[in-house]
Amino acid sequence: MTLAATSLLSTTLHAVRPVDEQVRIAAQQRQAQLTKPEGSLGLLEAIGNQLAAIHGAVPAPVPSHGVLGVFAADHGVYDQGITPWPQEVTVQMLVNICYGGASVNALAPETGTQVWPIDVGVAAPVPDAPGLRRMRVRSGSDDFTRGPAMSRDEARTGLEAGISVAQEAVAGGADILLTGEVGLGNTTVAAAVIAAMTGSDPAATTGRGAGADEAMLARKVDAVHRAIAVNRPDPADPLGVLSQVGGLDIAGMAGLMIGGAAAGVPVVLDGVISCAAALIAVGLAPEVRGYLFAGHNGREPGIRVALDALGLPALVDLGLRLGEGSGALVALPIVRSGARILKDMATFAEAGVSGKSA
Ligand SMILES: Cc1cc2ncn([C@H]3O[C@H](COP(=O)(O)O)[C@@H](O)[C@H]3O)c2cc1C
Ligand SMILES: O=C(O)c1cccnc1
Repeated sequence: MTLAATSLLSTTLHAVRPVDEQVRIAAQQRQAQLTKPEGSLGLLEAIGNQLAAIHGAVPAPVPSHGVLGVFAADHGVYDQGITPWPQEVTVQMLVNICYGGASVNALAPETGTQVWPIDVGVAAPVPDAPGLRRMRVRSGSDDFTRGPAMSRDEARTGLEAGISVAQEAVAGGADILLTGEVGLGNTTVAAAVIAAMTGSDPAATTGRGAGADEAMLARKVDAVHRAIAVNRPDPADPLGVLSQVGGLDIAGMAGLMIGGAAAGVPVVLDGVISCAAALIAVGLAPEVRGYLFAGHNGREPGIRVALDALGLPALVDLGLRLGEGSGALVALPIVRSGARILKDMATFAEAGVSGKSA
């Protein structure tokens, strides 16, 4: 990989420390002393142990200041007829989020999470709106069925936009970050990134997104095949994959993950577009994986393919197929529950509860 030695991306990638495996073992040992049969709280125990390994101490504090970064971008592959919605919905939904009318605005108060809407690569002008962050790298990407979606430099700048958002959030007190996006056509882009990074068949990574019918699904799969045939992405070069068959929403989310990990802060993933971004982030710095929680498994088949490759269990499965960060937001209380178990339960000795007799 050729990155300027002093770029924000390269310094942040180098700053990511592996989570502390000794602390994870100490957390496991504490779980065994708490007043429950060992392992009886399943994934909640693993979550608490993971948070402790991230934090570097047992127990970890309960994450209570969340920031959801919603990265908005448009995609040149839109022209291939791969979504039933007009492209202007990207701007309209971004503005809707700014004014508080989207799914994420309805869900965020449940955990007191802040929603940060970010234009990282929308095609059309975006009117002024409350809370909008303007970080546009370029106005939409190129059609990746004809050549690369963007240059490597633009992909790096998109990653750095996400890193900056993570840094600003953490400096403002965020102790957990969540990923989200809007961008019409981005389930096709995610399918291409997941196919490129995992070597999977595009038919296994491509889904119906925001409502494709059978014929449109076939066009999506065909577009992903052509993207890979034309660009020949190399999974050993994640920045190359991102620039060839990715998008700026994915770049921003991958940057948020890298920036969060470098700051020692956990990151909760949303749906298929977040999962594609996670493959890029972990491809660039494998240690990032230890900071990630897979919020949910939803309807898009690429989620399962990506999470299997990452080795991350999904926390919930509610049959969601929306994105924006909706799945990350509904998973956050579960992450917090895992932290509370390790922090707040009494041990057998403290509570005077007898241990196992056989
Ligand atoms: C009204 C509306 C709100 C959305 N919020 C998120 N998405 C989701 O659907 C889009 C991706 O699906 P596809 O690849 O099929 O275009 C993205 O904007 C994603 O965030 C929405 C889509 C629509 C139509
Ligand atoms: O899984 C997702 O995140 C998703 C599904 C459909 C449309 N947009 C996003």
